[in-house]
Amino acid sequence: MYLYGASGHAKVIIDILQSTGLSVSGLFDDNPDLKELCGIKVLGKFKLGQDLQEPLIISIGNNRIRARIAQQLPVKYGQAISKTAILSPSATVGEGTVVMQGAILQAEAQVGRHVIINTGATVDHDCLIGDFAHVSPGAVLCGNVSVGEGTWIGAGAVVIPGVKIGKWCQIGAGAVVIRDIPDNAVAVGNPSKIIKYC
Ligand SMILES: CC(=O)SCCNC(=O)CCNC(=O)[C@H](O)C(C)(C)COP(=O)(O)OP(=O)(O)OC[C@H]1O[C@@H](n2cnc3c(N)ncnc32)[C@H](O)[C@@H]1OP(=O)(O)O
Repeated sequence: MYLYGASGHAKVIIDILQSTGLSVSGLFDDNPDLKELCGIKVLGKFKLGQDLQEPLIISIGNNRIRARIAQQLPVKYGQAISKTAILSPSATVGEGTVVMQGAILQAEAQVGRHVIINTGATVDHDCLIGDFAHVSPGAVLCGNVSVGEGTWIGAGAVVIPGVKIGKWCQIGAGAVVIRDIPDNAVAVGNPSKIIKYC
């Protein structure tokens, strides 16, 4: 596996891949000063058209940057799923997606491409998680929640059953979301209120 982005997020992905017996052959990063991360060689900037022998994961936490890179790079994408995550046999996970330690995906949860399901997050039955979303550590999505493309759910947020959150939203850490949220909204607090649009 190759990674794109020598970030803190990449460190966690390296741990997940190595603990599942997969090796990381190298990291691409635009910063010419970076030479290695967690003992993995930094290979420099990814060149368009470069032929990769192994799949790639974009190891960048920012959803918009991850989306932009994925749209530019027609390569084969891998997944990193921690062996301590619990996935229902009926849950689905798209390419490029990372499911971190202690995360839970319940029955018929559908997780899109290049998503981050972070440490200890729970995604309950029938949830739909759009491409490029991020469910931060400890967030709880109850049953039948839908999260739009590129939306960021903050750490420890709770979304009650059936709520629909639009595209490219930001839900604050610790928020309790009890009503649908429109595209591009930033919502915080308990019960969550929209404070602005991004
Ligand atoms: C492994 C990892 O680390 S994964 C990363 C996990 N990271 C997170 O969960 C962080 C989630 N991010 C947040 O909660 C952020 O505060 C955001 C995205 C909601 C808002 O960020 P910004 O747009 O920079 O908002 P800003 O800091 O200017 O705050 C705007 C207002 O909202 C309030 N606010 C911001 N975040 C929250 C929150 N989580 N809960 C309650 N109020 C909040 C601020 O106090 C401020 O109020 P004021 O105008 O009355 O002073």
